[in-house]
Amino acid sequence: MEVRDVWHAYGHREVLRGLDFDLRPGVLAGIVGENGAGKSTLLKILSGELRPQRGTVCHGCRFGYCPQDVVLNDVLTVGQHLEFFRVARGLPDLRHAREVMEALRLTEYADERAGLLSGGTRQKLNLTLALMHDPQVLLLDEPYQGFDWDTYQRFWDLAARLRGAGRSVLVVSHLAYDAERLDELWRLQGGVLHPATGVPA
Ligand SMILES: Nc1ncnc2c1ncn2[C@@H]1O[C@H](COP(=O)(O)OP(=O)(O)OP(=O)(O)O)[C@@H](O)[C@H]1O
Repeated sequence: MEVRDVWHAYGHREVLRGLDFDLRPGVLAGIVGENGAGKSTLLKILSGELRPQRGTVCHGCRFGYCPQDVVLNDVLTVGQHLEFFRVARGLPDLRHAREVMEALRLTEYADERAGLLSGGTRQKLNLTLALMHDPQVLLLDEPYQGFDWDTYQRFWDLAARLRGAGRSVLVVSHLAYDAERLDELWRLQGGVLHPATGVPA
């Protein structure tokens, strides 16, 4: 993924100011920044949900986007969500989704309605839906919000496994306690990215 000279403003509020970024295959990268720094705006632009006012984003491959806000239908079960997205994505089966569910310990909730799940379990489903088509580039906005410690560790194990399989993983968060797990860490500040170290934003 190649991001060049991306600018974006909401009215007079300039959020991104000529941002450049490369995400190479097999790299686990993190972007941190204070609340309101523009992290979600950047991910929306990278995923194509938002068009930048200037600049380009090139990714000639399949990507998965896990947005910060969980978008689920409360009356559908976990299994029904998977089937809905399987058909929408034209996947022959749920093989990869099952691997992700197993890794995150979501399998036992297959028959639960999304509206009855805890916040962390809803986030596991959100993440599974973003990863179920085995994307080459993963764009994850605060992917571990609501996770307990064990699930948090499992998330990082999964991210490392995907990186090992040659996937590019971008994790965006206001926390960067786990810098040692990342190949690259960037801080979004003043609308551009700066190399960062593992301290809280
Ligand atoms: N749709 C919008 N209309 C107007 N302003 C917006 C909109 N979306 C975001 N903003 C503003 O743009 C700035 C960046 O927001 P963004 O959500 O990208 O930041 P963030 O780094 O993801 O924050 P957080 O860590 O709180 O999620 C903030 O000042 C926010 O209020």
